[in-house]
Amino acid sequence: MDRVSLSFGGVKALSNVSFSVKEGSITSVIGPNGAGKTSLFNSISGFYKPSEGDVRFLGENVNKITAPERAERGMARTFQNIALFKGMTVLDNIKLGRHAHLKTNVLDALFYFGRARREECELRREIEERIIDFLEIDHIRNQSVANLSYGLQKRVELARALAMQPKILLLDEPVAGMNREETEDMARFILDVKEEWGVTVLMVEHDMGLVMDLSDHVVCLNFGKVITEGLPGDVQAHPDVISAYLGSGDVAALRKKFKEGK
Ligand SMILES: Nc1ncnc2c1ncn2[C@@H]1O[C@H](COP(=O)(O)OP(=O)(O)OP(=O)(O)O)[C@@H](O)[C@H]1O
Repeated sequence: MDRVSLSFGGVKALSNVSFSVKEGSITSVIGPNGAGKTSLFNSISGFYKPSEGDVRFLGENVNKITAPERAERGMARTFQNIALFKGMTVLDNIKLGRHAHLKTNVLDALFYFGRARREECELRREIEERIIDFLEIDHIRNQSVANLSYGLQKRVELARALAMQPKILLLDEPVAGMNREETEDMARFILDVKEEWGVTVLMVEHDMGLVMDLSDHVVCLNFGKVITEGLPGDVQAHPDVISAYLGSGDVAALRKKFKEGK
């Protein structure tokens, strides 16, 4: 993100936002409600078009590239509110993930047959199986998504995003609404996505425990601006971050309160 700004009428949702996500890292974006996190995600994935600044992906300026084309280039995302096809099975939802890579051009389709096509189908099947195995959802593969618990639905959403074989995975509040056990499972999967699958992760998350445990780098937004970024511990202890969250400039008093457990 290079000096990105985005406005809705008079509201400046993002104001001169710049930061980078290092390849192979987990980077988290934090900030109080209304700070601009969703606007930022939508600007990165191409749902919103910033009024100023550049979004670059793998060295390429993607400002003029549509959301589906960005997905094709390797950006996958999950949503704050689960966006699955509830009437379909787990497996069918995962299969939809590969849609980003299907050949849609008529000429491509005409010449795309025989051995090459069979080989790709086989490869796709292997990837789907690997994802199902990795996310431990084999037992529910033929179940309708609507019948699953919230935690499992979030896992299926992650599976579908992985089926796109992304280079970067954008996770919008991956553990919102989850119980402790579901959160711990998801934390393990996110870490493995980075370590075993080599996928770069950018997430927006309110659960500070998760952010602190998983992130290599944290960016804090408030009122559409980056107020600080850096290592998780440093960002968490930053006075501007504490006051942004608690709406008070009296950091010494707040620290005392935390210590006393009030
Ligand atoms: N579609 C929209 N139309 C008008 N204003 C919007 C729109 N989307 C966001 N905003 C405004 O832009 C600002 C940033 O909102 P945004 O949803 O990006 O924040 P957020 O950090 O994701 O908040 P939350 O944590 O509550 O999801 C807010 O003032 C919000 O009211």
